[in-house]
Amino acid sequence: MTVAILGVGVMGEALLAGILQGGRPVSEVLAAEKRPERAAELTERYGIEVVDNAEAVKRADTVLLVVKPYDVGPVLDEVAASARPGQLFVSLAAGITTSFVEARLPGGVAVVRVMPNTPALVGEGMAAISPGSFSGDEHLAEAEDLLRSTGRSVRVPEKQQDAVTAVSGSGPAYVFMVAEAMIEAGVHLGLTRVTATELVVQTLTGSAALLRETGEHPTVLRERVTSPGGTTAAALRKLEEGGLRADFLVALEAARDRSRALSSGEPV
Ligand SMILES: NC(=O)C1=CN([C@@H]2O[C@H](COP(=O)(O)OP(=O)(O)OC[C@H]3O[C@@H](n4cnc5c(N)ncnc54)[C@H](O)[C@@H]3O)[C@@H](O)[C@H]2O)C=CC1
Ligand SMILES: O=C(O)[C@@H]1CCC=N1
Repeated sequence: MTVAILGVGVMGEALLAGILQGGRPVSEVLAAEKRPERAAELTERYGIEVVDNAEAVKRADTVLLVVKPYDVGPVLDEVAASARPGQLFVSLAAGITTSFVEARLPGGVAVVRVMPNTPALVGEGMAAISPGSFSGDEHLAEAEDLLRSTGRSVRVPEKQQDAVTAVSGSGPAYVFMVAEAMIEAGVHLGLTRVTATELVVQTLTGSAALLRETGEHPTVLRERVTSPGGTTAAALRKLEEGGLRADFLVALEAARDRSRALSSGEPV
């Protein structure tokens, strides 16, 4: 069973690393990558064979589409003649619908849509997967199998993928922005940048572990930190006054809307 990854940038590499870590031999994985220097880097790092898009599709049973959303149409046009019924195409491009992909491929090609996120690089990814019109349980299972060593996955109806993109696809960026802001605030309070970074990174990591391991609702965990009349209450009051919760609502609606716009081919 050969898997081809078309477009091996940030997300493509996370998948490639995960697939290899999951035990699939490198001889069963092909890459197609437009930038020659990137292709050379991938071969050096993973020993992977890099071929052109059409050859990758010709030789693969399963094809992962990991180019930017606006490159998906041109790449599909380039490979359509090499695709055949029985193949599975898994698209990871934000906003691109399964019907967009299906319309550009021969009938009988199964399409599955996935929204991953970058913690996949360290095996802590969150992916949501949806079937297209011609894909069944075996295709979803195949996609789940490929994603297994990159983290967790859930199945969602495709109409929820724009919301998923706003929550978990883009989500790591919100967390990293919080990390940046807390580090800078620590520096303002007189901590060295090194100390502030250590404090913030471990606080975020520890808080995430606490959420996961206790299974407690975040409200309960937040209340446990917030002593009556104490320091946390003083800080949270400022965040509430700044409109943090409303900001998240507005921000995630903007991400959801941008995902919808990408699906109608709106340019960058
Ligand atoms: N980076 C992220 O956090 C996430 C990205 N995605 C999706 O993953 C896809 C890829 O995103 P990134 O990896 O961040 O972008 P990227 O720009 O790092 O990677 C895209 C790769 O595709 C290559 N490429 C471009 N045109 C090509 C062509 N015609 N043939 C072969 N290779 C080609 C580029 O050289 C590049 O290496 C996007 O559709 C994005 O929506 C989804 C969820 C999260
Ligand atoms: O920003 C983007 O469009 C992609 C999709 C989700 C995360 N990164």
